[in-house]
Amino acid sequence: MNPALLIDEVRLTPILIADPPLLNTRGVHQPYTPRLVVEVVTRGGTTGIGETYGDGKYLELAEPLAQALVGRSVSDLNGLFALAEEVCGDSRAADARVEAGGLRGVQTADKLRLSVVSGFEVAFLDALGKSLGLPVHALLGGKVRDSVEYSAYLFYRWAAHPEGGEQDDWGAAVDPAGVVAQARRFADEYGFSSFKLKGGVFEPDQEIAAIRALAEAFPGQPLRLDPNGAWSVETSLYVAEQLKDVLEYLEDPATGTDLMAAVAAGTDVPLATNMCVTTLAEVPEAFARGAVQVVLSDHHYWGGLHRTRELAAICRTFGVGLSMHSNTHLGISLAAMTHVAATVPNLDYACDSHYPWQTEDVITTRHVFEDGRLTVSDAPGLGVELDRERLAALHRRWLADDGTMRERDDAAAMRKAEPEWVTPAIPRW
Ligand SMILES: O=C([O-])C(=O)C[C@H](O)[C@@H](O)C(=O)[O-]
Ligand SMILES: [Mg+2]
Repeated sequence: MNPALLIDEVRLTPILIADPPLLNTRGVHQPYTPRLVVEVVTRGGTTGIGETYGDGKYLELAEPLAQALVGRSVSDLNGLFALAEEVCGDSRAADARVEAGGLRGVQTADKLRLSVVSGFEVAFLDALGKSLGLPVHALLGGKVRDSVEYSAYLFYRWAAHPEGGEQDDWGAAVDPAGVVAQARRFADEYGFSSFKLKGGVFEPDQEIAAIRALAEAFPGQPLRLDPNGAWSVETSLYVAEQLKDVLEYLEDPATGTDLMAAVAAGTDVPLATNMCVTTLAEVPEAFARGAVQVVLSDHHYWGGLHRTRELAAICRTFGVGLSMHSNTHLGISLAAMTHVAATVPNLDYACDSHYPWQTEDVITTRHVFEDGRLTVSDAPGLGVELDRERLAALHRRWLADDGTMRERDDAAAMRKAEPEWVTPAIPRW
């Protein structure tokens, strides 16, 4: 064992980052959203960084894990997962506490824990790569492409949050013309040539009109629509029929394997998911029933970069496509996403990323998309550096918060504009 790789210290820094008023079927994003930055310092003096969700339930699990890691090696990735099972509590006991649903599918205790461990796994890989002088993609077996393609992530949105927050200059997008204008700016400034619209916000016919307007403005370019499971089978089939000539895939039109299988049986439009299949336990039934044709990986809740590659192998085996999901994230995670995406031969689709919506970051040099792509870094580790002043400022914002922003709650944010709002029952349409 190389003593330089042993962990001397683990630092956890919860932060609040600005988030625009992006709409989804459950409500609207809050002005600030929590993230957790993980730093792992080795005896050799190297610091590895990672990033994951920052709500209280993740912090609760991250703290004991951080303490237990001192003296472990950053090369011991399998040990990290085993240790997390030991110190993050009894999974089955915790399962009773966790709710189902949300925008990212079921929420089991295992998935919560994997979401936490992913931030540590990335920090381990960053530290290991820096110590060995190797980029993270080399630690995953090596890149199979030099750049990774991303898709423009279009949202219906308001110009500003009702309760204030940081301002941006995107303006409102609440109709087809607004969506096309947003897409045009994504294409001009970032070079994206594939587009995903977050749906489930307006009546399905309005969202069909928005996709039609996009198809007219960007002929032949890949388009996706994702209502986060808000539709019935009937509505899903209606939308699929209306848009079958222009959709690359329809993402989670309905909720759960039964309904997704029923939709898949009635249309040739491929169905993608980051809600129906988000754990290994959900794979066998969904694949056997043909409920999904594309799975969206996400190294956060699938449990890190190595496990993302395991998911890719499973998809490859069953002839199911692979794409990548994104939740509000910063440049550390985007670096990790790009490294792992670069190593997966069957990542057949442009990856999602919220990054253009995030005006704040904790890295010294922001990622720059060119022609909708990010170049894969060959620098040691992730290839990004922590900006400690920014990190400290965003942590001060977290400390100053009275607790309202520390837990993501899109329905609570919506109530600032519509006091009677409750999370809509599914199916909404
Ligand atoms: O289904 C998806 O693609 C997501 O869950 C991505 C994000 O969480 C998105 O829906 C959001 O942030 O509103
Ligand atoms: Mg989705």
